[in-house]
Amino acid sequence: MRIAMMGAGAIGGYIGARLVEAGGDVSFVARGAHLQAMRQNGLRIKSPAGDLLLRDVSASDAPADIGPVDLVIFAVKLYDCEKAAAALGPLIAGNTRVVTLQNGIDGIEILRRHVRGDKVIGGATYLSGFINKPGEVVHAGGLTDILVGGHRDPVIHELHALCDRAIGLQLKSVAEIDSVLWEKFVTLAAFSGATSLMRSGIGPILGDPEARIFVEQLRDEGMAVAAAAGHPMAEGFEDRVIKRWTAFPPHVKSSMANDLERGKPIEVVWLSGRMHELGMKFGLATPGHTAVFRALHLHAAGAVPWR
Ligand SMILES: NC(=O)C1=CN([C@@H]2O[C@H](COP(=O)(O)OP(=O)(O)OC[C@H]3O[C@@H](n4cnc5c(N)ncnc54)[C@H](OP(=O)(O)O)[C@@H]3O)[C@@H](O)[C@H]2O)C=CC1
Ligand SMILES: CC(C)(CO)C(=O)C(=O)O
Repeated sequence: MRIAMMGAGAIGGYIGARLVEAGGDVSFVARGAHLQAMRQNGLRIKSPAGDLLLRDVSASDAPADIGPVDLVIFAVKLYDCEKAAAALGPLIAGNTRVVTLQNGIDGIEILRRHVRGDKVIGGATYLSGFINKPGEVVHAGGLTDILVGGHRDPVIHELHALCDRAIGLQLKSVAEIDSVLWEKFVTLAAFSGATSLMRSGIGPILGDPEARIFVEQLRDEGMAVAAAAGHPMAEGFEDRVIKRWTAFPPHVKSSMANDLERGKPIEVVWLSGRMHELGMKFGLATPGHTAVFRALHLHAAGAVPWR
């Protein structure tokens, strides 16, 4: 099976590297300094599950250099989604599947504007990481779950077999992905809103009585929005979220907080911003998410200088 990772960052770089390590035929679509470093020195992974250096990486910024594949794993930030989706053409053949592991609830719809609908499969991952410097991806540790739709799809079946041979990739395919995506959306919007606004890992937030009230408020607002949208959280969700958050090492913060720290654009419009927008639509007050959205909106396109 030929696989292309669209985006070789925290998620695409990490998962792709683990798949190569397991014997997979993986090419990376990357760009800029990260691509240059990958070509010169390889792709380096730092991970509590074991470091890895892939010296000879198949990587290009032109999907046509890679050509048609069986599977595209789509892992670019939501602000890059439309452009990256529009560039997928050369990777797509008759039976190609495109699995998006993006956060939020918008990725599938954006992809379907560019790729035939039945080829697009939703997914979510609780892996955590960031690009530390060009050519180097850090996996922060904690959860390793990757949940994807396409339960009976032969391409997903093959991906499953490859992940089973790989280190630290717990892939599970489900018949119904929407509830998985909404659960991740509610979980992550609270985690990203709190860790970004408070500039802290999740451990200290849960340990501080006032900070904890705020992250739980974000979670509860998300639950109300999801229920109004027709995607109520399943029984036991509140406890499951706390378990997930405490499964990360305490210093771990969201990908949005990592981007904020590095002065990069952030996904706030699709996370707390989307909660705020849906709250308005359904007549639900979301004071926590609205505050996160409005406060961080200033930095949505990248850092604003202090002076
Ligand atoms: N990081 C995490 O812990 C998690 C992230 N996610 C989600 O996964 C998605 C991907 O996030 P993440 O892996 O962190 O993102 P990263 O920013 O780490 O990596 C994305 C990479 O894709 C590159 N890229 C964007 N557009 C293109 C393009 N058209 N051609 C080639 N390369 C391109 C970016 O380049 P450049 O560097 O130049 O911008 C970047 O190197 C997001 O939706 C995120 O919310 C989900 C779970 C956890
Ligand atoms: C929190 C995490 C790592 C998984 O829940 C995530 O999705 C993110 O940081 O974007």
